[in-house]
Amino acid sequence: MFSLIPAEIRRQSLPRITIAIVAGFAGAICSAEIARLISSVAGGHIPTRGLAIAFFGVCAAQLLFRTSSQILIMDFGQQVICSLRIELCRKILHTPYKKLEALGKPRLLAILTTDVGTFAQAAQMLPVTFGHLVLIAVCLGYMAWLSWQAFACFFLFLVTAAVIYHCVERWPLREMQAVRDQLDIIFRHFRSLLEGTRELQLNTSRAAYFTDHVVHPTAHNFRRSFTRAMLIYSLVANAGGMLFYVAIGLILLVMPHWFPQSPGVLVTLTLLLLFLIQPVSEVMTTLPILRQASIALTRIRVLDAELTQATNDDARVTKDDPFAATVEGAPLLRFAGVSHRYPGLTEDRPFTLGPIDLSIGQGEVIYLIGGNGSGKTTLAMLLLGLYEPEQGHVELNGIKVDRHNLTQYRQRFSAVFADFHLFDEILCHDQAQIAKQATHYLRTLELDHKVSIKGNRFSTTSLSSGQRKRMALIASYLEDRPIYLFDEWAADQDPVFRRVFYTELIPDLKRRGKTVIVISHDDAYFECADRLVQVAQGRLVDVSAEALKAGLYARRNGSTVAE
Ligand SMILES: Nc1ncnc2c1ncn2[C@@H]1O[C@H](COP(=O)(O)OP(=O)(O)OP(=O)(O)O)[C@@H](O)[C@H]1O
Repeated sequence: MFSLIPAEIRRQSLPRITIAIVAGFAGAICSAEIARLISSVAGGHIPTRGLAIAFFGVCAAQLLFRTSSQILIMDFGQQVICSLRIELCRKILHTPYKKLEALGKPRLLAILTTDVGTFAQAAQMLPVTFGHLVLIAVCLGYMAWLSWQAFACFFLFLVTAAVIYHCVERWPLREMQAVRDQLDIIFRHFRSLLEGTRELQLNTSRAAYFTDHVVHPTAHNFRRSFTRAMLIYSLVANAGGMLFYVAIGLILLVMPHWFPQSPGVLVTLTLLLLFLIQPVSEVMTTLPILRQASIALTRIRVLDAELTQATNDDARVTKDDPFAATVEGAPLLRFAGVSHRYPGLTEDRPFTLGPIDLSIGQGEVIYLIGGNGSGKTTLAMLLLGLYEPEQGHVELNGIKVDRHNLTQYRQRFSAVFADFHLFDEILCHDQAQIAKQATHYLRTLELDHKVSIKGNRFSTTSLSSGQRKRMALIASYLEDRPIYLFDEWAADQDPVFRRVFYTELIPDLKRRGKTVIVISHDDAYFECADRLVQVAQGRLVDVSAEALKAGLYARRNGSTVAE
């Protein structure tokens, strides 16, 4: 667990943790003192005024020490969880997109929500459990001081119980692991459920099949594993409680036959043992939760290690722009023998893009065209630096893109993906200035009657799909990057806006010196491109001849496609 806590937090928290531990022990000593005072009165000591004052004073001190210890530990636990959440968020953002795709959204979501949540739940119990453990330790110390024989007897009992517990726990632990595995599957199903609600509501027999044959078996397996695991844990907890009485019986009824104790010691021992029942049984009931937390923690650690391994630390943004010095005569972007392969182990013929040689000049408007599944989006991902080439390399301003400058390379681009995500917040610091520009773009894209800017948020993102795409375009405009990429942006726009997009918005970007790459199936507007680049089965083909044949290039004789 400690490897997940940043060194700075560990350093900062050390004094607080030390105080919490000391306060915890002080509170437990107060508890033991309360037991001692009660037993002294029960053992025949005359209750004096001084004794009463001491008793209530110790009660108040116990309250103070225990509460401060619990609050400090609770705060430490929450700080760890807070930093864990932020660190995971950061690491995900620094992990190559390809790796995230391989990890899969359901798995990532299950870890970010359930595992971190389980860990947080255990962290909430940490202060009370810690208090109990300290109390048990102090009471055992007091017991050893009162009678080493009683302590030895009790200690032997505790060790035996711990060994038995360790052996018995193997079985529920296996079930707990199974429970957690089922959770990943449940998350996958629920994702399908939420994204496919409309399809399922339209067809009751498909919906019934989904519920009965997809969700039900997983939910049922989850329930079975969970119940089995909890059965053992509750058996262990109750048997532990019962055995505790056996231990009391041994110490009070059997042990004195061999090691006689004074009546005063016996009374105090009785009180101590009765006093221990509650903390011991509460610690026992937290065991399954702590177990779940440890399984969750293992998952978080595995993910953390995978992300750390994949993270390209060298690629963090530095102040110096490595692409500032342009190599004389170099195009803005150049692909040299770039290829990319999807690991399609389950496919008969895994898709391979490339090798691709392509140059794009500053201020050019390029249309990427081609059939479904030909590789346009894959090429776009390589252009954006979200996929790294397996072979060949990419150059920006004549400078080779590598792991050290990849992040700065990506900062040149703004994209609206076909499956874009619309943030409802303006994600930048200079919000006043950006809000002014956003209001202007809302008017330009005829969304001002629907959406306004409220603080740093768009008033709504509940819009039609075409309107949401326009909002995504505004978010992209606001980034004001030198290179724009639009993946089938116009696909769900009405004819009027489709025309506005191809004949006004893109030329306007070009006029502003931007380079624009458009993935498009709108052959009616192919003539608006400076250049057409066709992708077919992962390769660039000489489109000029093809397009000329189709009559699309009639007015653009002699245009080149790709190098
Ligand atoms: N994550 C992935 N894993 C494995 N194969 C993939 C993945 N994404 C795409 N592919 C494969 O790569 C090929 C090219 O996909 P890509 O999305 O680049 O096509 P596209 O030209 O953009 O298609 P469309 O016009 O339908 O959007 C497809 O045949 C698909 O099977």
